[in-house]
Amino acid sequence: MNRIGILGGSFNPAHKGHRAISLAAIDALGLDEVWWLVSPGNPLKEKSGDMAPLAARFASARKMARYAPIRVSAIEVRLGTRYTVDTIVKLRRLYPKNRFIWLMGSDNLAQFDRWKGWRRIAREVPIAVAARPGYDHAALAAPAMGWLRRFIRPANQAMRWTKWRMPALVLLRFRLDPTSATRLRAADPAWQLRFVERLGHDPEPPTL
Ligand SMILES: Nc1ncnc2c1ncn2[C@@H]1O[C@H](COP(=O)(O)OP(=O)(O)OP(=O)(O)O)[C@@H](O)[C@H]1O
Ligand SMILES: O=C(O)c1ccc[n+]([C@@H]2O[C@H](COP(=O)([O-])O)[C@@H](O)[C@H]2O)c1
Repeated sequence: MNRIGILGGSFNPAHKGHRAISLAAIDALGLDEVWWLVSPGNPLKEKSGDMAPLAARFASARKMARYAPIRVSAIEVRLGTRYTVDTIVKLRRLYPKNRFIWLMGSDNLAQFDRWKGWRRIAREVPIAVAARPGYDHAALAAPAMGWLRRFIRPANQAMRWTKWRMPALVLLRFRLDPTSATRLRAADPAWQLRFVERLGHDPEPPTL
């Protein structure tokens, strides 16, 4: 049985915050690997005008994940899924011997109630939320917490997550990392050009 954390994201671009929470989650949850699922398109960011092409976001994720037990994948392209609930159902079917836990930052918990089938997601896999600077209050006051709160597990039992009955939610507080892709894009709007060269040599995302 492999214990896998899944961090879905736009990775527009990937940054050290993604790497930091993934490595910390590996320790706190006793994971064998974290899979970064580079999203073909976050359903809630469809109208955002500054989403780089998947290939550039994927290449940035590969670079940021280097030499760590982090597997970068664009499997949602192959699965034909955009919504996390559909991805998770398919991944569980495809990999019945793996145990999955969904990872996200506390900014995403704040808007989790807007995700398609979010209660179903919580019934399919445990959820681990990493604190993010500035989102403590929003996360605790999140509309989804009205329902999820009763399923919170103590962080000091996080290693036992494969034994938990679902729904199960654990709030993890790693060393806070203020990095955000929004800020990186503002500082370097042409970031994706740095990955064009690399893409020429490395065009096809490996599938899981
Ligand atoms: N610094 C961070 N600390 C904790 N979680 C983070 C951090 N950065 C990103 N995450 C989490 O990683 C996942 C993927 O994040 P994403 O690719 O959207 O990066 P982002 O920095 O939040 O991007 P953007 O600023 O464009 O919204 C999300 O669940 C997000 O909450
Ligand atoms: O399924 C949904 O309705 C849904 C709505 C918003 C975000 N998500 C997923 O949440 C993950 C984080 O997205 P992002 O853009 O905040 O990095 C990514 O895997 C998205 O596909 C999923």
